[in-house]
Parts: sequence; C-alpha cells; structure tokens
Amino acid sequence: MKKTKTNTTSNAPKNGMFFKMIASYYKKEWKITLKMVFLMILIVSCQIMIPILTNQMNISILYEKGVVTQKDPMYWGVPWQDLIYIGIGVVFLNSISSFLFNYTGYLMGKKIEIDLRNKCLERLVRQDISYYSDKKIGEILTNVVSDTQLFGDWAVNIPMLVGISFFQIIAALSMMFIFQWQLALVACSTFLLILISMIVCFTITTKRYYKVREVLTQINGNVTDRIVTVRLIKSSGTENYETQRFKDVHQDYYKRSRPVGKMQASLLTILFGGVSLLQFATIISAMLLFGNSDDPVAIQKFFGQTFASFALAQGMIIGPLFNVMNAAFGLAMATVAAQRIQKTLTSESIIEPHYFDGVQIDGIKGDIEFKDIRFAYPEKPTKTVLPKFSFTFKEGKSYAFVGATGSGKSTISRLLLRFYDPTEGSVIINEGINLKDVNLASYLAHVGYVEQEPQILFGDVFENIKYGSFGASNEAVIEACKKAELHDLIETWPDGYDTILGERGFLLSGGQKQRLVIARMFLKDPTVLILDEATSALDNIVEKEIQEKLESLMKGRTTVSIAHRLSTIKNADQIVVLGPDGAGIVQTGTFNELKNQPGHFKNLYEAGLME
Ligand SMILES: Nc1ncnc2c1ncn2[C@@H]1O[C@H](COP(=O)(O)OP(=O)(O)OP(=O)(O)O)[C@@H](O)[C@H]1O
Repeated sequence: MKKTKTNTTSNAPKNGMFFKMIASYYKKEWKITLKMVFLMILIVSCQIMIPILTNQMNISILYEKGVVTQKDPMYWGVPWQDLIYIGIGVVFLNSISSFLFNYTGYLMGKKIEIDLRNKCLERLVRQDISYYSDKKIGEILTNVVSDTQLFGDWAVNIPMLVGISFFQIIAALSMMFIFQWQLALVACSTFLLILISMIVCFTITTKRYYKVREVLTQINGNVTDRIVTVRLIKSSGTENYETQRFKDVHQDYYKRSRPVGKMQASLLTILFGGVSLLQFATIISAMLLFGNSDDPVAIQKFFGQTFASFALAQGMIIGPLFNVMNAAFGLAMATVAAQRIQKTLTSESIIEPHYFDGVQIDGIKGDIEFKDIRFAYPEKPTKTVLPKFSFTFKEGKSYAFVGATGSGKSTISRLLLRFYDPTEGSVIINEGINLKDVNLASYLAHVGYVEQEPQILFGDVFENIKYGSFGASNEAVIEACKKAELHDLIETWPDGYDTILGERGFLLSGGQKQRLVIARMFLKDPTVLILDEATSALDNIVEKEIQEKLESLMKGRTTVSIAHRLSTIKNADQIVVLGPDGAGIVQTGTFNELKNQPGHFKNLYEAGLME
C-alpha cells in the first residue's frame, strides 16, 4: 500500500471516467448485458413494425377495393384484417419486452449502486483517521448515498436511452429511405442539424452544470455540519443567524443555476423548435416534390400508400431526440458522481492495517515498547509533536500522562491505538513484534479505549455493549452492566436492555454514557486499557463514581490514562509528564516523588492545574 495520500483524480470532470466505470460492470455482468441488448433490439423491431404494418394495411385495402390494380412489389399479400391481429401481437410483444428490459435495467442499476456503495463504505471504514480530519460529514454522505444512487440510475439509463435511440434512429431512417428517399434526405439533414445544435448547446452547459453540482454538495456538507452541531445553535440562540446564513449560501447556488437554466431553456427551444422544423420541412418538401410532379401514379402512391407510414416512421426519430437530451443531462450529473466516487475509491490509507494478512496475535503479552519514537502529524509534518524518545509500558502497570494542553498526551494514545504510525521509530509488542506488522484487528481486540466523548451507536443496549465483542451472550452483557453499575438504571427503562439508544446517545446523560462504555470494556476484557480524559467531561460527583468503576476495570491490565485530574493520576504506578510545545517527556515518577521534586509536575500541581 502506498505511504502517501493520493488524490488521483483531477478536478476537471471527465465523461470518459463514467463510461470506463460502467463498462467494467457491463463486462462483469455480461449475461445481463446480452439480455438487455437482445430486448432492446426486440423493442425497436416491434416499434418499426407499426409503420410497416400501416403501410401494408394501406396497400392491402387499396388493392382489395380495386383502387390500385398494379401489385406493389413491397406488398406481402396479407389481408388487412390479418395484419390487425399481427399488429396487436406486435404491440403485446413490445409491451412484454419493454417490461423485461426496464426491469432488468433497474436491477442492473441497483447492482451497480449497491456494489459501488459497499466499495465506498469499505474504503471509508478502512481509511486512516486523518482522512476524516479535513472532510465534512455531509459531503461524505452525499458521496456514499446520493452519488452512488445517481451513478447506479444513470449507469443504466444512459446506455438504455442511447442504445434504444440509436436503434430507433437507424431503423426509422432506413424505413424512411425505403418509403421515400428524397423526403428522407430532407428529414435526415434536419435531424442532424438539430442534433449538432443540441450537442453544441449541451457542451456549453455542461461545465456550468458541474459547478452547480459542486455548490449543491457544499450545501449538503454545510447542512449536515450544522445539524451535527445543533446543540451549539440551540445553546447560542443563533437560529436567525443560521437561517440567514443558509439563505446566503443558496444565493450563490441560485446565481450559478441561472446560466444553466438559460442553456437548458435554449436546449429545449432547439429541441421543440427542431421537432416542428423537422415535421414542417418534410411536409413542405412533400408538397414541393409532389405538387410540382406530373406523375399521377407517383402522387397517388405517395399520398395513398406511403404518407401515413412515412409520418409514423418520422415520428420515431423524434422520441430519440428527447432521449438523447435526457441522457446528456444524466451524463453531466453522473460524471460528477463518478468523479467523486472514484476519488473515494482511490484514496489510500496512510497506514497499512493488514486486515487480511500481517502477524495474527491472540493476546498482548509482555511490555509495550515505544522505541526511538519521533512523531509529527502527517497533516502537519513539519511540527514535531513528540521528539525522539523511548518508553516502556510494563505489563500490568498503570501510567498516567500529564502535561499542558497540546503537549501530546492524546497523541500517545493515538499511537497505541495505531491511529497513526510513528514518524520515526517503532511500537514493539509481544517481545519484538513491530505493531506495524501486526494484523491490526487482532491487536485491537485486546485494547480497550475510553475517551472523553463516549461513542454510542444507534441501537439497543445489547448492541451497544457487544460492539467489538460480537460473540458475547446477553447474560455476559448484563454481568458487565452490573459491574459498571448500570444494570439497575437499565432495569427502570420500560424496554430495559432492548431500549434503543438515540442517535449519538441523546437519551443518556454524560455519566450514563460513560458507564455504558465502561460496561463495554468490562465485557471486552482488554489487556491494555487506554483512558483518554475519560472523566474530564463529568462533574465532580459523577466523576468520583465513574473513577471508582474505572479503577476496578483497570485492575490487572496495562493502563494508560491521559488526565488532568489528580484523582485519576494519584494511584498510577508511574506518572509521565510531557512538556509544552513538543518538548516530549520531561519527568517521570510516582505522584509522591513528583509532587515534591522541582520541575514541571510540581509547577502544574502547585498552579492548581491538577484538580
Ligand atoms: N490531526 C492532527 N493534525 C495536526 N496536528 C494535530 C492533530 N491532532 C493534534 N494535533 C496537534 O498536536 C499537538 C498535540 O495534540 P494532543 O491532542 O496530543 O494534545 P494533548 O496534550 O492531548 O492536549 P489536550 O490536553 O488539550 O487534549 C497539538 O499541538 C495539536 O494541535
């Protein structure tokens, strides 16, 4: 896996990318593709049968009634009454094949949509944490949900519309040339003129259209961002401000949409005007051609036998014009979607988590060693957060990291969780294995993480506590809740353990959420426990209760706590003090050793920064 983030797609939308992506699906699902092509040909064949049958019925009636005595070489000799039955059969066959074609196309679209969405989701969950540092949730959602849906829909609609139109145009023009070649020539030239004007107009529109889509995605991102931070809006009373802000954002959208609207209107004008021109041009040409003709047989043949069928055949090339226009608009949307999907699918994680390979471990045994580690965030590679240092976390001991804000305490936990790899040096586990080489899931199965903002999923209590220990029994969950002193509270809820916890845990208080995470940890029974400011968001009384629970959880495990509170660090086997501004470890010792020793810890302690 590459070690750098890649952004392989340029910002200029490329239609080619859309076609390349759909081609791979049509190739993979070749049986469905063949079925669709067959049905497409069947539909068009049925459609061209209507003008042909009309023409045959005309000839048949004229022949039967003696209006025409000379046998037309094109006449099949089938009586017009039988031709009506054949016509009904053709209409019926057309309907059946149309149903099958659309249904198959719909299923194909869904297959593409689901496959792409799963691939995007897989890519997203496998991304490293820094991937999310510069992205808005709304934009990611737009990409995963609506771009994949849009792509899936157009991945079928565009080939369907273009394919059907192509066959229809070829069939209709051939028939028109057979019926009356001079008029067909006029119709064909007019048709080409309309098509070229539409393509020119669309090419001008398309770039603007991309811009509008971009603004719309930004709006999506913006809206989700504000919904996620709704508590800030509610607590700040900024509803009016937000309402105005959205109006302003939409002004840009409206401004960018206007030229697109103009071009769309022009496109429709060309289309409708073109259709009238097409019809009028052939009628005028027919009048000029036959009005000035001295051949009564030809005149009688045209108006008596061919005109109605010619008009029907000509009608068949009007539908494709609308289809091509639809497909063109779809292509503009689908290209933007394809580009964004591709961007998600080609972004590489900056760490290699060895999901399917790597050293499988069945436990974390022995000490964890930070060997000659230096760390700078990949997002800011020039700023060293932790200068070169080595440190050993002894098995079963507890460590507390303290230091000023920004000194790198949480960074230590991120390195232990392998959110990031060290810029230099290595994390060594199980007596000599580099954490980089380990199958990350097998390592994290033995690591517990409790952070300041507890992560609660939308789901019931069982689901929430079993997360990461999926094989656990309900009894084990109840036992874990008892240990976290959550059981009695859950029992008071009408649905007990089946209570659905609201999205992002809205139903629970801060302390209750933290207890839930602690119960999750009791169930998981990790060897290494990382507590990152686990109690700092709680008030003193709740903090005390939670601290007790955490201490019973910590027993017998290697524990790394990141804390400001004295109560959290007092009993640690070793306190590690980090200096400000990337100074790294400046002191280590027990609480009693450090509090009397002149230095950074004593300063923090005496300044009351350790409550
Ligand atoms: N994703 C990131 N990209 C770039 N810099 C980061 C990132 N995360 C943290 N930093 C920077 O790294 C430094 C250490 O951050 P860290 O979160 O480890 O500090 P901390 O000691 O835990 O602070 P606090 O006590 O405020 O939580 C800070 O200067 C911070 O701005």
